[in-house]
Amino acid sequence: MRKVVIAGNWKMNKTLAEASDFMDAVIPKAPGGNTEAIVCAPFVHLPALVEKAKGSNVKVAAQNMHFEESGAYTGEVSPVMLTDIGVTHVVIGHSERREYFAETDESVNQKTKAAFAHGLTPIVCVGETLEQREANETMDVVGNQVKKALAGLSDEQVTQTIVAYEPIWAIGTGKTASSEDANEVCAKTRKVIAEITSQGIADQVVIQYGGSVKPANIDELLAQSDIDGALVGGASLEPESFVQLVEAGTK
Ligand SMILES: O=C(CO)COP(=O)(O)O
Repeated sequence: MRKVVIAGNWKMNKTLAEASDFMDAVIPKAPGGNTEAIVCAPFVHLPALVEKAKGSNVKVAAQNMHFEESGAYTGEVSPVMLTDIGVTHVVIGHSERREYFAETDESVNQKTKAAFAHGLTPIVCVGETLEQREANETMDVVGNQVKKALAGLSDEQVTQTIVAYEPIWAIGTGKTASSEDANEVCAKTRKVIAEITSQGIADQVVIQYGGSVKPANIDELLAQSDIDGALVGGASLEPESFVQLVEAGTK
């Protein structure tokens, strides 16, 4: 059975009490097996959530980090700090960070390398704008982002990278790419990874789709040949909905 990774990206939501309640509700129901459940939480909640998740089937991720280990970077959090408290995954290059916080393909690559240097698994986000899609530039944009993000990684590191394809026009809009369209980009993304490594390596990479994923469309998305999971925003905020998404991975 293939590995499925369902990650809930809470973005800038939830108080500590709400985050704790969520974990209390989800942990007993997280199925494990072939499906990995990851909660991507705001920095301030990470220590408490890691503590709660110990011994469970839920992993805890940061939504960003700096690539340096330490230094004069006011307001930033380093990979050393994340591993020190037991965080295992980190989201890198989310389109909201690229758009509002000046993340570039270069910083995404630096952060991806830094994640591996510190034993963190990166969830690297890529995706095109509506304008780019309408201009038929989707694969140029996504292929380029993937190549730049993975530049300089060993084959072993590439196999461990989780790539999240999130078309920007489908994020938080209720517009999901059709499963076939999403799969087409994910399949082509895998081809790009095969070109820079090998087919054998590319076949092992977990490629997620993200953008208005919800319990009502997860089955269809996961039934596609090249979609190995989902990175979910809005529908990951409620325990019931998140558990349904994770359970879909086990079907
Ligand atoms: O950006 C996303 C996850 O990282 C997708 O968000 P939505 O699921 O709310 O569209």
